[in-house]
Amino acid sequence: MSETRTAITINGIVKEFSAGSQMIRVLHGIDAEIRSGELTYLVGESGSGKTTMISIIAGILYPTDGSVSVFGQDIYGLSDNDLVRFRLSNIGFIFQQYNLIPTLTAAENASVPLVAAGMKRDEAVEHGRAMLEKLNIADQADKLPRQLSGGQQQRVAIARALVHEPRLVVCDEPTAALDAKSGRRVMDLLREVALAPERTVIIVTHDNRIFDLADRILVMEDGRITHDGKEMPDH
Ligand SMILES: Nc1ncnc2c1ncn2[C@@H]1O[C@H](COP(=O)(O)OP(=O)(O)OP(=O)(O)O)[C@@H](O)[C@H]1O
Repeated sequence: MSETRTAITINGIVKEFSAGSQMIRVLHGIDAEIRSGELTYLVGESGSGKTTMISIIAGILYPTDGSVSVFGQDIYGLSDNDLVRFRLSNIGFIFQQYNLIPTLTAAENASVPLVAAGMKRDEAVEHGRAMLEKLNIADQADKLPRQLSGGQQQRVAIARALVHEPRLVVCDEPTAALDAKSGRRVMDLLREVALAPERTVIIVTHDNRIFDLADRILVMEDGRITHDGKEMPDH
């Protein structure tokens, strides 16, 4: 086990959404610390608040109350522009939907974060290609998303999330569309990234085929964390 240290501190996070004239409270004052160098899972039933929680951790959804510190930076204390810059250089996302750009090839899609950060296009695409190779789909590099299967598109999305070597990688159901073998391969790669001492990986998943790979499992129920341990709770 590599060295771990606190990477993210979550304090009193409350999230409410408006539904007509009512406010619905989806997160009820969550406190947690997430460490780098280990793979943290966030699991729980549909509607328990997992996607809302990781969106707040990743700086893409403002909380109603509370604070999130990522690598010592109070992210919701930043101006909008600074928060975008912080996300671009520190955070990689893997969403349930792949959100690939339909007119770009797989290698070009994988290189988007590097181009956004100012790297020359050709160089960025070469890095994108190398990441696709690690995910075993180098042979698909010049295809458009619509020419790829769902599982292949997911691997392109994963390559895009990892290509700029972000310190925080946030994944929402990364293996849902993959067969068992591809799912393992993706998880092995994420685990390799997570176990670098300075990296942090948080995965939202229902996939019990991969529970054994977690270093830490946080269980959410109705907008609260109800379990925090190495294993899933006994039923
Ligand atoms: N933009 C929104 N407006 C209103 N309610 C929302 C919004 N986003 C989420 N919710 C509600 O918040 C609750 C938690 O949703 P969330 O997507 O975080 O759950 P989840 O645990 O990720 O579920 P799943 O596993 O199905 O993705 C749900 O009741 C959902 O309907």
